[in-house]
Amino acid sequence: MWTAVLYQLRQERASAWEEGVLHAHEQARTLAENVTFLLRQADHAAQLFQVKFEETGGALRLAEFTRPNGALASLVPPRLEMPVALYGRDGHLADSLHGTFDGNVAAQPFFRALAAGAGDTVRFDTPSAGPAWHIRIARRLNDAGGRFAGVIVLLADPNWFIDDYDRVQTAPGGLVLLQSAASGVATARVDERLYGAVPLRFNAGAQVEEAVLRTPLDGVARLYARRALPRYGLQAVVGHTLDSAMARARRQGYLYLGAVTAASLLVLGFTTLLTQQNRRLARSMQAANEAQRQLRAAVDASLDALFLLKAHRSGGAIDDFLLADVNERGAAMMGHPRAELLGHPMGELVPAWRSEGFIDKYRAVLATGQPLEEEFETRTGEPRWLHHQIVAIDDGVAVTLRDITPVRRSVMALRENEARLRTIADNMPAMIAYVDRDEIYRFHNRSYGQEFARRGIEAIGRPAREVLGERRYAELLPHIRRAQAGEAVRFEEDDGERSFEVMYIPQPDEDGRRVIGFHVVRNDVTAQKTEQRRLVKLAQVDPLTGLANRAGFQHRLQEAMQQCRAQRALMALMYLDVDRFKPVNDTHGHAVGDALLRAFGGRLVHALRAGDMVARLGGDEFTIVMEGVRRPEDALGTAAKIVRAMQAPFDLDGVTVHISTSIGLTFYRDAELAPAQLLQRADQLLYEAKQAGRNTFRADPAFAAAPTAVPATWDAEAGAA
Ligand SMILES: Nc1nc2c(ncn2[C@@H]2O[C@H](COP(=O)(O)OP(=O)(O)OP(=O)(O)O)[C@@H](O)[C@H]2O)c(=O)[nH]1
Repeated sequence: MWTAVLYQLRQERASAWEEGVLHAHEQARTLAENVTFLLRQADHAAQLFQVKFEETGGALRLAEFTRPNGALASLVPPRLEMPVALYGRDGHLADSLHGTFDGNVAAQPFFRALAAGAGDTVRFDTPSAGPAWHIRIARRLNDAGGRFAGVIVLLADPNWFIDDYDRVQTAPGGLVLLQSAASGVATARVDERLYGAVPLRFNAGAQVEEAVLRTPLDGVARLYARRALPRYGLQAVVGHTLDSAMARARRQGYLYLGAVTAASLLVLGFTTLLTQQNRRLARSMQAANEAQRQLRAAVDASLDALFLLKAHRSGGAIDDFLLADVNERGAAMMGHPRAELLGHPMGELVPAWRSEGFIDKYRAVLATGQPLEEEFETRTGEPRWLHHQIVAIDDGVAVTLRDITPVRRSVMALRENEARLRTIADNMPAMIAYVDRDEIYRFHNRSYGQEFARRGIEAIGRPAREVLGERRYAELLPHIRRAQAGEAVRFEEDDGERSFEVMYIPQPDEDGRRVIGFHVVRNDVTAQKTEQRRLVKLAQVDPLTGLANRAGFQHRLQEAMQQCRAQRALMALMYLDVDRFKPVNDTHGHAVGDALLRAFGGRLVHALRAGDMVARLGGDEFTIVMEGVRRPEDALGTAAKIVRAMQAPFDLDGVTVHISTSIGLTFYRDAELAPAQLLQRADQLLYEAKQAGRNTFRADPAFAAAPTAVPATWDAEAGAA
């Protein structure tokens, strides 16, 4: 295609060149014709002058010749104002018009030649005068006798042909030139620019009539055509720029090149597309082959035995299946190399296959199109469990077999394990349950089941929130959250009737990273709690008097002090001792002493309010805790009352005993003080009461000093009350 186009382009260029040459020639000819025409006209005018001159015997003058509508005006356009001169036979200028002429031309060759009259009556030449040059027409004049009488000279300006004359049309940049063949001086025009009288080495050779030259005038390459005017010693030259001459060829070239480029691009695009398609095709074929190879490798490496069976018919009914393909595992299962198995009927390869009903299953799958999946245990050899899957394909079936014996065994083991654990859990007295990560009850043992049944609840599969109820769930939620965060939680529950010790044991996943639920172990500890309470109580009671013992007292004192601090209330603590108890023991025996202690305690209880607490610390020492004391005076009054109460004789099974008591009384509101320190303070005051002679009490002056109706010290014996 490109060769054809390049050839065509060459042809176009050659033809454009030819056209350019022809065109230039035509124009050079036109220019030459124009020049010839005018010069011939001028010469005719000179001839007319010659004739008239000779007829009038030399009387005709130039004024007559050049007048308007005269001979000259009829042949040469008057606007040219053609210079004309008349020379006498001696060569002197006789007359002239429109120009400057030499005064004497007697010595000039043209004159001498004409004067000599060697046949020539007219001479054309191209003399230069200063910066200009002319085309000179000179004609011999004779007198009536035929003798030389002078010369008429007409001058033509080359500019007329080049500048004014517009019939030679050239394309822009074209050059029109008229040159003197003798001197080489020329007048030329390129567009509007005029070159007058330029010496020019234009001719490449006389024979060259067309040429491409850069040299003339402006260095522009042109295609020149030359026309010689030998009669006038001139040559007419026209040149077209190569650009304009070859413009059509160039345009055509662009057109061809554009078309062929577009076509080439189209072909290139199409070829690229085809190549890409080919590559893609090759790639996808490669991928398909690779995929097929991988699929085969995967099938062979599969843990499943894979069989492709094709139905074999006899009389229209399927009587067997032929083994169309089998993977490595399948071949191994059948105990033969794959190549030996292919194409054989299954009935031949596995005799038991027909009797054990496989053929019927395959027929059914093929007939219905419904796949079949089952697990079965082999009946021959070592028992194995197989997962069996049959799918219909074309006119046959695809069968997969997988040995699931290990899975089956572990499932069985798991089930047995689970059953064992359930038996254990069901026979435990504790309630046991399992709650998963979504707080759904997944398991409970029998004991917990009975508890749920008692409350009419079905727990399995239901959320803890629903099973427990909103209120209970809200109470237990903190424990649930801690268990879910992986913490083993232990707490006690008491429903008013019964007490439980509850444990939440988190269950981590196999990796031990996440908690997937928690176990609940709930033990009924009601009996233990009751016993515990009984023992605590026992431990805090004085067996002799039935009052609280030291432990009971300390417990109560601590509670009471906390209460006061919290409520900024006032409490009183009394430390009492039986005065001269030892003599009672000594005199009446220990039993009477014990009876006295019991009676003493009885009188104390009697003297106090129901909320007050009496304790026996040991021996004959007693304490009293009075809470909610409104004013210190109330406690002082009570102390005095006790002192008085003990002054009355005790009748102890017929034995009358007189004793008295001494009391140390202190108060507490919110000071930073330990219970032992407060007791010690009361003991100190008791000591002071003993020192004061017994049968009295001593109160803490910080409180007893307050203005009160009761004195800070009280001496019952002195009757100060
Ligand atoms: N019967 C009886 N006597 C006890 C018991 N515990 C301690 N005692 C006696 O109580 C007496 C305590 O006497 P003290 O308080 O030291 O002496 P006191 O005779 O009361 O003298 P003052 O307290 O100073 O008036 C001792 O003789 C103890 O043996 C008890 O449980 N039963």
